[in-house]
Amino acid sequence: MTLPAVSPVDLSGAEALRAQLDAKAKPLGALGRIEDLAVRLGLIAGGSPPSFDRALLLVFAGDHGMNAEGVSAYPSAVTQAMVATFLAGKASANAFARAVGAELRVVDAGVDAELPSHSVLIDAKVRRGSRNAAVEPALTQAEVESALERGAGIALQAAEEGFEILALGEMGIGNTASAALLMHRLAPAPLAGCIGRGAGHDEAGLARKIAILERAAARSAATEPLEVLAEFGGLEIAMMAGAIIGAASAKIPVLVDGFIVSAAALVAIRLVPAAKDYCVFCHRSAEQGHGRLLAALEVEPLLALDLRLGEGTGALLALPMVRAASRLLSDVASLDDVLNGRL
Ligand SMILES: O=C(O)c1ccc[n+]([C@@H]2O[C@H](COP(=O)([O-])O)[C@@H](O)[C@H]2O)c1
Ligand SMILES: Cc1cc2nc[nH]c2cc1C
Repeated sequence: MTLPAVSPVDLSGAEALRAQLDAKAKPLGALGRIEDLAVRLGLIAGGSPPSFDRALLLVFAGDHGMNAEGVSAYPSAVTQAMVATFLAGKASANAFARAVGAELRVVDAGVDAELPSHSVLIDAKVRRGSRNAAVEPALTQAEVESALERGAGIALQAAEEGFEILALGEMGIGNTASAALLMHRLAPAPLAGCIGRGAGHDEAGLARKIAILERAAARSAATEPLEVLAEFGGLEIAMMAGAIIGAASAKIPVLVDGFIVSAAALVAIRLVPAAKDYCVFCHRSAEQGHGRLLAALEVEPLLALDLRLGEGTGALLALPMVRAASRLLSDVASLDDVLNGRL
């Protein structure tokens, strides 16, 4: 497998960026964590960050064999139906993308259907859905590598097209189950603390999901990222991990959405630790386990709005904050100029 090389961000510029912010026409530190975000964006850019006017949301879609066990409250068919909805421009992600000025593309990483070609659909299908991880490995090693490589390629292509920032989202009924297993092995964390209600389990559904995931976890003792991905899937998660590595290698920031994208970021970071420098963790979702996952990654999300949709909606909501943080560096006068009439 060939994944692009990632350079860690050069932290030596942090002091100069912090000094720039401190000199702005505002009380010292008054923009709180937006100032930290501005420093991070400056470090990623290696100087003045761009405006981030050109933003792309990639929604990675895939199906999960574990759905045969009843791991989700919703049927697998919803994945394909929601892909059609994205293509029709009528999902929440489309509405939010329009609201914040981002382009949206859908990546077919492994939907269990033949999808018609469409101008915003990227066909990167590795196979029609993962296998049932409760009874067998979800993916082969070759499928994992192919998903990672394709994800990296898609991010590199976006950077080449001139996108200044990538937001990642996903659509995959059953993918909180895969994400929970990945977190369990790679955070690592006790399995029970990684499992939540996903798209909407009641108590009985949650109990069933826990029993299924205990069975899946008992099948394998894997702790190495590529093996864990093969055991527990899924294709959209593996491809997002590749996309994070691709964006990091192109030195563009990645807006990480909810629980599932964070699990993909965890995989990417375990494979390529420097990839973490390029990730902006946008929100803490309502999925139980997400808070613990973010804590394991030692990151603080920008928002906590009790979202639990996925699709990249939380990442899109953070995009204006990223743009504002960048404008803070480029557009705001110094206090010295303000006090000396140099506007
Ligand atoms: O982003 C999140 O934190 C999040 C939390 C819960 C559910 N989701 C979405 O719901 C689907 C997965 O839920 P489930 O129960 O089918 O595993 C998938 O399409 C995700 O986009 C997303
Ligand atoms: C309708 C629906 C839309 C979604 N979008 C992301 N995950 C989803 C899950 C369901 C069930």
